[in-house]
Amino acid sequence: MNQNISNLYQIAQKETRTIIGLMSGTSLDGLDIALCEISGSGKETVVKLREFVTVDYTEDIKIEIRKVFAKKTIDFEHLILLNEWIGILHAQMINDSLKKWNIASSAVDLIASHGQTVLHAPKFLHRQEKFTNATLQIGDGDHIAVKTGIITLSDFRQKHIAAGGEGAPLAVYGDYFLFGQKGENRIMLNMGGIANFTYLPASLNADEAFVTDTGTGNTLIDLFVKHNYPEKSYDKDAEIAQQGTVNQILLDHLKDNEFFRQEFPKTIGPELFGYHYVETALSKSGQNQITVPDLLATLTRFSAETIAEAIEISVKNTTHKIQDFKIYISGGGANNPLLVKWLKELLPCQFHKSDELGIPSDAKEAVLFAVLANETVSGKAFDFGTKEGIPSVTMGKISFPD
Ligand SMILES: Nc1ncnc2c1ncn2[C@@H]1O[C@H](COP(=O)(O)OP(=O)(O)OP(=O)(O)O)[C@@H](O)[C@H]1O
Ligand SMILES: CC(=O)N[C@H]1[C@@H]2OC[C@@H](O2)[C@@H](O)[C@@H]1O[C@H](C)C(=O)O
Repeated sequence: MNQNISNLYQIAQKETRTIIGLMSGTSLDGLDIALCEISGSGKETVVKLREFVTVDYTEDIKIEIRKVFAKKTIDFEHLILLNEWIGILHAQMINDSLKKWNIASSAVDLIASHGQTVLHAPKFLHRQEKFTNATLQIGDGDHIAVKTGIITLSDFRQKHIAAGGEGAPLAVYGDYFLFGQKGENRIMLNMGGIANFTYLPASLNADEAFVTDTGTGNTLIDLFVKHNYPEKSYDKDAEIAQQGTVNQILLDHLKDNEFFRQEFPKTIGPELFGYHYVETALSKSGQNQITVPDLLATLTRFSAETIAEAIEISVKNTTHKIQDFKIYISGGGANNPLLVKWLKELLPCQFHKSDELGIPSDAKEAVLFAVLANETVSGKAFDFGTKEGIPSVTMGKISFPD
């Protein structure tokens, strides 16, 4: 038997596996690295987060990714160069982090790499009948396996699409296993570049669990902060937006998009919620002369209202009242005081940070990929029922170091 297969077989049988989960999201801020000890699988999964770090992307990395990020027309050669380069960079970031933590690569069983999403094209966006949902994450797993010497699972989203999904959100697979709690209706709301939430029913009935993107989280806020203040990358603590007033006319135009009228579940990315989206709303509403603080206040309100409305609509489809739900927030947007204040005003639920459930909010998505790899190696395709958007599959392609 090939030694790699034998190693994998042994890893699958271990009581506890050491798995590094990696996530680099739509905000392009850096690579999240979560070193996890994982035992069990499915609902019996137990995760202990041993180490976590976000390795910031340098300006050079951000510039290179932005050349292809969420763009329909790109330099094709640049894309394939980046596919290899990001894999090599991520491997270096893992090796450096392991060194800092004083952990040998031989002590790590698996790496679970999300890669860098460069384009997300659900059918709703590309609208080409003969083509299916599509998404692309780059940073090839073979490079990570060879450069770290650790078996690597990567490219998780393709199986989801192959089995009928849109390739996202995958959060439900981790949220249900780790945070489902009998007797408590939970909403796990992640506000990254794009916002999404998982509904975890108090019954723990997997058939009722649900996940969807809601629209923009921070992506438009970040974009217009960078555009107006080149030295800043985001509106820290909503300092600028808090000086502004929401422009209701512009807000109405921002909310008037087919995406918000589509049925749930749905997924989206910065391909829709980009510069052009806001420019169009500004010109259609005749509000081009808006001040920067008013624009940022309006974009923050846009995120808050679309998140709240998506949650309200989804809750109406359950047998529960919104007051019966606890919302656990995570992602960078959970640190935006204005966004959180407005959400609290719009949704009469109890709000908590997902940190209270034992996983730091910043680490949650990287941990999710470690859990997905654990399931692929040691669990099974978990059955979430027949509803759309959560196919019963295990995910990730396996790369051996040699
Ligand atoms: N103190 C803060 N005040 C306001 N906004 C903040 C603060 N801290 C973080 N953010 C926002 O959070 C963003 C980063 O969020 P996060 O790292 O969760 O996104 P991501 O994982 O890249 O996105 P996604 O989950 O969509 O892939 C920043 O770009 C910024 O907009
Ligand atoms: C295609 C893609 O990378 N989507 C991300 C993005 O960031 C947030 C939201 O849009 C979510 O759908 C997804 O990531 C999380 C980890 C998910 O799949 O659950």
